[in-house]
Amino acid sequence: MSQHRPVGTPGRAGAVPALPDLPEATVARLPEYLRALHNLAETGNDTVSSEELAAAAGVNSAKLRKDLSQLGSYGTRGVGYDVALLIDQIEFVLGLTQSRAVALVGVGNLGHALAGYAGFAGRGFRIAALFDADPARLGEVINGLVVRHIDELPQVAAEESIAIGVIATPATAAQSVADQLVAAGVTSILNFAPCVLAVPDGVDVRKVDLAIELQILSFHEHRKAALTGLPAAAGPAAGLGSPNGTTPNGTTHGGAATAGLTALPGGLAATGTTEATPAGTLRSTNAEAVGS
Ligand SMILES: NC(=O)c1ccc[n+]([C@@H]2O[C@H](COP(=O)([O-])OP(=O)(O)OC[C@H]3O[C@@H](n4cnc5c(N)ncnc54)[C@H](O)[C@@H]3O)[C@@H](O)[C@H]2O)c1
Repeated sequence: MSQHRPVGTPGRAGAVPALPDLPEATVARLPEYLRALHNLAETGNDTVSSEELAAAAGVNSAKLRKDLSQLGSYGTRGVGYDVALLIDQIEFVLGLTQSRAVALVGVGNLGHALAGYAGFAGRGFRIAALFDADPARLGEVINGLVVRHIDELPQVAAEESIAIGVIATPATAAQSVADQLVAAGVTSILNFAPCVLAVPDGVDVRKVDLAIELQILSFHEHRKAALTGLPAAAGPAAGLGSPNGTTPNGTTHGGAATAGLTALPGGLAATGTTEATPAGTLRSTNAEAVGS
């Protein structure tokens, strides 16, 4: 079977829809496939089976095949997927064929670390401008970029064609910064501040919150501790999830076996279930970037 039916390949406009309308959970998994494919390419692999790629990306192989079929990629029986072609196709669908300019607002502890990170360029992003409101921070040079006053945002956003804004300010300032980004024409925001942002239709917000990730892991720690306290008849592995399973929020389990029952305060019980579906993006709202 042919591997690649181009999905909206540039130059073939009209032959197929410009872009597939993918489920958000599929979109959230594509970067995982891409990362795994780049690693495979770097280690000299020209082709990869769906099982190998699924293992490298940490997802279930049936789900991977379904995801890639939605891009028009079915692999070749006995050969697998062409690594370079699949990279091209996923990068095209994710809009990574052009480097997107990113503005970072808030150059404090977190902002410094993000501004100094050299790894974004290789993933399709260029930090093009740094902004802060603290006069003491203005003029500092990080990775060749000068920290500018936030008031310069509209002018710089136009000059640099800023596509994405990253907010690394305290939560108290985040809404006003989001408003300024939107007013400057930015329609995608990555928010590190622990708050919900109100944005107009057409603006996508994703939120990264390490505390939430830790709280989710805390839940699993709590649950594992509760399970070890169950009677032996319940089985030592009960409730720890499927082999190498992933919860709906993207947590990967190394445990074995089946669904189980966990005692909760008040006599409630929870049944364990697992599925490899990272959380999706909510449009025009504040999606958690959990598991993506
Ligand atoms: N998502 C995470 O995992 C994570 C981890 C750590 C921190 N945080 C969050 O990231 C944010 C930054 O944390 P931090 O430790 O770097 O804080 P910080 O105080 O060191 O830095 C915040 C920076 O924002 C600037 N700022 C404040 N108001 C501004 C405005 N209106 N316009 C432009 N710049 C403004 C400040 O001058 C400062 O330089 C906080 O909201 C924090 O809760 C998130």
